[in-house]
Amino acid sequence: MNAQALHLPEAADFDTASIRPSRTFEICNHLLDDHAALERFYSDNGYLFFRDVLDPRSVRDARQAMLDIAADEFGLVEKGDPLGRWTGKAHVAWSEELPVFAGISRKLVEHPANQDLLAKILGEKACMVPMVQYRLYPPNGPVTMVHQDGFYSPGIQDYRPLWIPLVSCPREVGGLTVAVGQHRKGYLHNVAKPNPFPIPEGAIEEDSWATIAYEPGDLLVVHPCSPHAGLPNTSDRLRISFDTRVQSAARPSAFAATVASVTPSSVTVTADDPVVGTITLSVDPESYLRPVSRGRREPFETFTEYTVPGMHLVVVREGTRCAMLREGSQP
Ligand SMILES: O=C(O)CCC(=O)C(=O)O
Ligand SMILES: [Fe+2]
Repeated sequence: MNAQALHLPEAADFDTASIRPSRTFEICNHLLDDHAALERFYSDNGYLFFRDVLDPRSVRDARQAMLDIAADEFGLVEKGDPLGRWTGKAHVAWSEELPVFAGISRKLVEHPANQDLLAKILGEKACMVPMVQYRLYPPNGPVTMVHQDGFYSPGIQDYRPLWIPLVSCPREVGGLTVAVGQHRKGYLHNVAKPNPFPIPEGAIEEDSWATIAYEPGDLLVVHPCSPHAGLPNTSDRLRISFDTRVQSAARPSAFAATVASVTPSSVTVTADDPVVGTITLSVDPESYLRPVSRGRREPFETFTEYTVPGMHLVVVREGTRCAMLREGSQP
């Protein structure tokens, strides 16, 4: 996994429910036209928060698509209820990447006005990392445990994780909380514990947690090393959001691809993007192999048994090396 992570076999796990955000995000809209200042804020604080910056129609369309799925697929809301009030029906675990969501995030991220915004944030033209989690979180459901995105996604270069609320999220609806400034501590996941390698108690300063009352149109950019977590939803409505990442469009290191062939130490894939084309990458014991299920790392030794031609995966390359193979997502 990651060499810089913690190794504390005796430590107690961090309790996400103990987080009490005491800080509010600073609004960074004024930094959009000063890239150096924006980068400085991001590297000092480990987040960027922008108020009401996404194209309103693109946000409305994404919200409507997710509300329709919440009603039609999961029965979580009544069809047509614009407030997204919860019906009381339990949600299906591991639904965040189901094919029914495909296209919703791509449409928003690739909207021309949003592309202009993301280019300002990244400092160059942005493209999607094809990994998205679509969240329809009913009241009192489990919250996302505290984690650092970069720990689980080795090899992706210079990407920006994006968290996008599609409904109003005042504090009672929950939303994301970020431990400000704590990204400078490196990876805090405890590799002495089994997957998902929970961050230990005491690793994050208690008074570093920040959040805000989110509104649709807002955009939160998280640093890949920033600890963050979901806050509990104690309202009567769904918390509807999705999270994805953007990277350099000129040098994408993460892309969707179909497996063409495998050997015990290499994989040949054909990327969806013709610019990347068909390439062969070396696979080694450090490659983060989770092609079957995104939640499970597979052993290197049996690579050719579970990696099957025809699989549609997310591939992360580091030069000619495969840094990660991951179960396909639904951008
Ligand atoms: O929405 C959540 O609860 C978690 C989101 C998250 O982990 C992320 O955006 O990276
Ligand atoms: Fe995350």
